[in-house]
Amino acid sequence: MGVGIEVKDLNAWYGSNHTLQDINLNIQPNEATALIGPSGCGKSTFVRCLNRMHETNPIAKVTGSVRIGDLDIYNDASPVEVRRRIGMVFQRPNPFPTMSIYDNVASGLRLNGFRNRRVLDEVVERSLKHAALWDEVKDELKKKSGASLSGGQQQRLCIARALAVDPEVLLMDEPASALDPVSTAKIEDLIFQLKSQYTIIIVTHNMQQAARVAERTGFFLNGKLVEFDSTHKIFTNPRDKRTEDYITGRFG
Ligand SMILES: Nc1ncnc2c1ncn2[C@@H]1O[C@H](COP(=O)(O)OP(=O)(O)OP(=O)(O)O)[C@@H](O)[C@H]1O
Repeated sequence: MGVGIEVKDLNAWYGSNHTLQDINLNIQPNEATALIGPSGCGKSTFVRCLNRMHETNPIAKVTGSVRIGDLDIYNDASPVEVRRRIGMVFQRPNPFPTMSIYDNVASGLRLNGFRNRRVLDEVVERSLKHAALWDEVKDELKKKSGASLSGGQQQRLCIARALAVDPEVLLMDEPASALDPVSTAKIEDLIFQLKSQYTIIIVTHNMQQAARVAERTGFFLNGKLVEFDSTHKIFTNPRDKRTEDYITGRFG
């Protein structure tokens, strides 16, 4: 099941660049939350703080607290544990190119020491079904490489790979921006289905996409969270003039 996320006084830096400033928000379990805002406003940095990827950059720093369910991710858990519970999918599909479809999906489990063939077979099948890719690849699981799939299939493979280790949260950083409209629609359908089991955060430049898939939306500007509310409210009657200017296309 998905879990809620509570972010308190989150600040992040790259060197002296104070990239995120005093971010506070609560993300609801089993919903999709969209993050929008102009290029460079800090959306990707924010999601990278949620699975402790930000700190992998040597010049990066982060302060504040993030609770994912019961877990205080900066105090109670190792980065490895955090990244198991919080899966991530990136803008460009990044399957391991030389691995088969099967091995791509099984890779996280194998890293965690799982070797039992029957268990791996089950998890691979279930994950590919959840990612709506099973029917397209089931006959060539071990013959075809991840890289031989289409871009949209590769992205669903990356989603299956993320789901295989049984996360509670799925972070998606512009997951459809490199895809054609048909593949984009498949990813959006998938987000709808996945919400029942996972909490989803999606960074998107596409405001129609935010409106279609997300219950709540946050608008970032210059490292600050300007407004966070139901998606309907953000797109029909935002509280802040800057949100209104952005969603009506006056800047960004
Ligand atoms: N690896 C990095 N090293 C140094 N500065 C970085 C790095 N990544 C991002 N930044 C800076 O942090 C700020 C926020 O960038 P971030 O990528 O989080 O924004 P974004 O809203 O996701 O942008 P986009 O929509 O273009 O992806 C920008 O000023 C950017 O230049």
